[in-house]
Amino acid sequence: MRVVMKFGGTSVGSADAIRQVAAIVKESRQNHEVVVVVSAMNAPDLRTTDTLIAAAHAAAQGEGDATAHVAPRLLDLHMRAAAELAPPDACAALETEIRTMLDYLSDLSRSIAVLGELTPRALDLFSGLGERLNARLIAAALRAAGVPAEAIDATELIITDDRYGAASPIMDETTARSRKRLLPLLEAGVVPVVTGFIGATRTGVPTTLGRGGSDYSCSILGACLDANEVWFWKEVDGVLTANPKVVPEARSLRVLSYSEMAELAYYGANVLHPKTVLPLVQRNIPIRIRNTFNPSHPGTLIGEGRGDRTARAVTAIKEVSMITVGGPGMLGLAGVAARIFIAVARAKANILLISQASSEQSVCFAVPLAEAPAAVAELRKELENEFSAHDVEHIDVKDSVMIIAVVGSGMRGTPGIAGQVFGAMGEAKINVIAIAQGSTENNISLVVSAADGDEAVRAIHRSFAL
Ligand SMILES: Nc1ncnc2c1ncn2[C@@H]1O[C@H](COP(=O)(O)OP(=O)(O)O)[C@@H](O)[C@H]1O
Ligand SMILES: N[C@@H](CC(=O)OP(=O)(O)O)C(=O)O
Repeated sequence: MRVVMKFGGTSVGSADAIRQVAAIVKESRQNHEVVVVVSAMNAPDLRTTDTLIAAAHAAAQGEGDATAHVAPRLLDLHMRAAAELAPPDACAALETEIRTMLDYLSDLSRSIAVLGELTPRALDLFSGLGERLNARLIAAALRAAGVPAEAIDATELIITDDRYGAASPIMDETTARSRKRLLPLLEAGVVPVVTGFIGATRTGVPTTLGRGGSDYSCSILGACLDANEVWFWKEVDGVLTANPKVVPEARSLRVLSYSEMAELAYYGANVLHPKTVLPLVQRNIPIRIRNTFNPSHPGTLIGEGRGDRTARAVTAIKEVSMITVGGPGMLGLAGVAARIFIAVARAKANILLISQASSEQSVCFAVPLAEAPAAVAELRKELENEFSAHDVEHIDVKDSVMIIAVVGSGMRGTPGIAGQVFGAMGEAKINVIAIAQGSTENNISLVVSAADGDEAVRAIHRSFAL
């Protein structure tokens, strides 16, 4: 069986963790063809991607060489791990490669400081470096563990559009490139260790797929290589009924349907990047989510099918703003909803949830907190005439709210779910600001104040005995 497997930043955050990764790959390889996708190292005291992004912004603020403090720490992080995992000659070769890449970053940092401007294109060069460093380290660790392995930058494989920071793959070209480059390696018994998170445009300019995008890289490659299964190795025992950091008693779900996973990911269960499911569902490739640090646990299997319980899991999106547009003249004002949403789209704000009162006197919707100011500015411009005519009287913004979603495909057609959610909120004395049900009826989502968010998740988890 061919398996494309991804190890996230925490799963490769230290020499011990990487030793564990090498053991998993070595064992998997006995029965399967394996392609490995890796994220940047996420050590407890050094989160590589965050650090690189902060350095890029510091450069734009005019700090001559913003990598001066960062580069030695990154070199040290990777070389300390390497020293524990690989022989001295391999470490020396790795150090030369890492130094070259960090020198390039330092040159780039100086150029950004001179220009005083950080373009999304330059930011992608910075933010994607951690994966490049780490793929080389992991490949060296695998070789030292007796597994033939080769580090490969996904800029060679994943061809994307030029939406820097949130690029999308061009699947036919990516398929051709990745098959041409990776299949001969698999045939030769070599494990390709591919950088997650990054790709490149047709003309070879590096891009990134969005924060947390290594999951997506893995599913893109899984689809392109016709993998039999795609595995995601995490620090948790699969997908749990809630974020264990909020609900410590959350339990692991043995199976989930693609649509349940897609909804959970969309509604903030950051166990998987929201775009991950799509390339795989189209080809019906099963997904497993497993624990790097507890590999004997079966984890979660995601595939076709319908859940048999009503609600499966509860999740939350933080840092959300709720925008309400209202006024007496909105009743029957033709096309106003369309104009509202087109204005929000112009502001490039992503609408997470919509709720409209049946009286049509107001429309409210939720967008990410950071995107709210631009959305409101566009709305004010769009509705200028309606404001003058007093058809629209207010655009209210409520910051510091959270969206809570209850997800489960068995909820479809099951009466009383919304009542149970409201009951749980009432019992916990939590005020519900808005409620919406997805058209798939796979979820019910509600908006509560951020201060109540974690308690709302716990109350729903208790109420549905998840
Ligand atoms: N419903 C959920 N099930 C499992 N993990 C969840 C859920 N919601 C949020 N999480 C969080 O997602 C994280 C996923 O694991 P992690 O190893 O950090 O992923 P990666 O490093 O690949 O991004 C966990 O730390 C966990 O706290
Ligand atoms: N390193 C990138 C990509 C990624 O997916 O990382 P992780 O697998 O650790 O979430 C980020 O932090 O966004």
